Amino acid sequence: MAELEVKMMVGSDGVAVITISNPPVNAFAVSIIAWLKEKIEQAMSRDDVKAIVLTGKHRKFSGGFDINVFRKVQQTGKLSLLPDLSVDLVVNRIEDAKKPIVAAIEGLALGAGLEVAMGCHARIATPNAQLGLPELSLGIIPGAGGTQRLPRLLGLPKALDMMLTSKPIVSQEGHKLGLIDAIVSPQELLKVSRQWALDIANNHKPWARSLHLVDKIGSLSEAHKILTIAREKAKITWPNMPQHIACIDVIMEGILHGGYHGVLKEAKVFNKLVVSDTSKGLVHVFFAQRATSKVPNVTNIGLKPRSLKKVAIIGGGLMGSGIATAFIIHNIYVILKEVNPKFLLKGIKMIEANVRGLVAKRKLTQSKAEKALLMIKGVMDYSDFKDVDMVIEAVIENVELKKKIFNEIEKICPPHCILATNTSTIDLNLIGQTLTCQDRIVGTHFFSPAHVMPLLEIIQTEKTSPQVILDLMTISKFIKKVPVVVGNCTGFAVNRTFFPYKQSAHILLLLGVDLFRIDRLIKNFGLPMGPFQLEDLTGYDLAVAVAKEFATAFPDRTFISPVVDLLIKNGRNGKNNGKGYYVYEKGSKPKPDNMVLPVIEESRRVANLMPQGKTVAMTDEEIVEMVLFPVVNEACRVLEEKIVVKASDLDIASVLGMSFPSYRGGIVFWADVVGSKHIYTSLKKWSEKYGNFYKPSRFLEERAMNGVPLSAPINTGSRARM
Ligand SMILES: C[C@H](O)CC(=O)SCCNC(=O)CCNC(=O)[C@H](O)C(C)(C)COP(=O)(O)OP(=O)(O)OC[C@H]1O[C@@H](n2cnc3c(N)ncnc32)[C@H](O)[C@@H]1OP(=O)(O)O
Repeated sequence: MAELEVKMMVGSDGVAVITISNPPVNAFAVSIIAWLKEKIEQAMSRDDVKAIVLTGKHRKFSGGFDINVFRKVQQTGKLSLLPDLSVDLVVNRIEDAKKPIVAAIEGLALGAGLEVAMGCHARIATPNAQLGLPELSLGIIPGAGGTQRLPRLLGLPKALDMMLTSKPIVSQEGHKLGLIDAIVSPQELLKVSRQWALDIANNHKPWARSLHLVDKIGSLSEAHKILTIAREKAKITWPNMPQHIACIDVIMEGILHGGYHGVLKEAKVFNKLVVSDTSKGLVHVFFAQRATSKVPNVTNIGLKPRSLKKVAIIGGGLMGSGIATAFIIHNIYVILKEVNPKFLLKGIKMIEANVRGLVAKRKLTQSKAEKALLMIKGVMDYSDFKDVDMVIEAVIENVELKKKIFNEIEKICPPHCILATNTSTIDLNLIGQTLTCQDRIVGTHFFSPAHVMPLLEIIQTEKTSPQVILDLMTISKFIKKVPVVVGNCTGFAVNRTFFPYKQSAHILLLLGVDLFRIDRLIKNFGLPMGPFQLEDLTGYDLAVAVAKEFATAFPDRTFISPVVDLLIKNGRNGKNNGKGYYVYEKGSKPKPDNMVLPVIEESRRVANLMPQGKTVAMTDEEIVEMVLFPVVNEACRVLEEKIVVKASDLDIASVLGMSFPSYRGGIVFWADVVGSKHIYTSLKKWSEKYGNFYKPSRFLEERAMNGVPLSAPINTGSRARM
């Protein structure tokens, strides 16, 4: 069978099996939809066809509508590129067909995949097939009647939950809930589906048209109540996104006026949302995340990843124990080395607590947790390092100590072993200077807590071998991290890009802007918390240490604020001692602490930034821009220096490492939406008023002047191998 094809085979039993093929996930590309319509038409007109089975090749039903088409619609604004799935395909040709159609589902049916299947007259699935409507995660609502048929098949509460959270269920649950008619083995899937289709044709099984079902919807007042609660919750949980409320409204339309009206309204709302900024951002993030797997001269040179079965971690502190947890919960054997029994016990206890925490949050089953804890061995010397495939050193940020450790492990570990250092700032070349195995040295920057945060920065030097990078990318996907390969510089991609974030907030504070207002505005923008609350959370010691690193690396543009030193002098250590910008009491949310205001006043006097000692008046918009444009400015330098392979890598890194709102597409994507010219002129204006910290970078200036998007690739030369 060709790669992109819809094929029909009519058996002697009178069943036409229509198979779609569009690897890897059988997405409904425009041509697939056209051919599918054609095959259904042929099956309807052939006298020898009594019934139809619709299925997918490559052991998958379908991963949904082709998301590439959304990207084209968003780039061109041409809604006409979207084929009519809702009425023409799913209602007219499938649900209202004169011959029964059964969906034979293996592997997955997501988005339009499940929507087409719900239009069929029955659904047979293999065990553990993923069934879901994840469209809201793309900034749209389910199309092709999904918003109408899912509630009719499952009832409102479960259907709402699946749509609003974009989380799939497996076929066994679908069977219990009435979405799936039977579960069978992959070997039996077609046989059972054919017979089922014939049974419907012969009136031995019900000919169900799900758009017409009403029994699971309940009374109007019940539905109204459920949808009102869902609407209130959606406003709080997804405040900046339009698709959640839109989805609820469209469901309501169908309940009030019938499923078919719901389908028509759904199509209208869908077309409006698909060209919204939210959808543009989320579709960009979808592709950007997948594009991190493509690293020039690593993933395109025919290398095969080696399997890494045993990993040693040096240092059982917060990072080391988090990293160890990330490996053992995915069945990778870990040797944890510490310097004495006390530290080792502390590390092991932290790992146990991490694992228990995952069980409590239902992210891990009890039996998997027990298995995971058998995958760790604590040691105090290197004797178990002789057959490890990778070492990750995760001791404190001290170059001399790291150098000493690397000299030791180079001698003891096997010649294929990857030697990684987990650092957030230190130059890898310093660590590997005296070693002979520089091609095996690599940086891993896990984000804390390492067993939870999804990003892993993989830092390559000019000497790191492509095989080592490929192996690390592969194992990080195995432990469910998104690897972003970056170049070597202070702070690497994420911390480097975001180092001006808190500094700019401090400048605003010292210009007289209320700190809680700054935090509130940044939270409204979509970050989980503002810069001051973040500082409270990460700890002031870290803030001081990191500020020093950046002041040394980028003295021309580092702002040293007096605030943190004064807070520490006044007995405030942030969340650590329950008192920072906020007060922290057990069991309650952080509360703004007005007692901090005298310290802020003193800081303002020391810094003396306010013109004539007067507070600078600013709009909300200006405040957000003054915090975030310096970040964009640094992102431009990161792009120019080719610290990342491509701009979209920085978008993903900002979303997964800094929780930059995904619906804004990441830092560079957002900057392009705002426009480089506006960012440049604002920074220029501020640099004239408030100094070098805001001075626009050369890259930003050039792009703004020439009207070139910041995300456009750089054509000249290459850094390292990227
Ligand atoms: C009208 C309808 O209501 C609208 C819709 O149907 S919108 C689409 C709804 N469907 C989705 O959102 C599902 C999106 N896909 C996924 O979640 C995951 O890809 C998956 C669970 C299907 C498979 O995951 P996994 O095996 O890890 O593979 P993954 O790396 O994500 O994808 C493999 C490739 O398929 C592509 N792909 C996956 N789903 C796709 C889709 N729906 N359209 C186009 N390409 C798709 C990916 O971009 C990737 O391409 P690449 O190899 O060139 O980078």
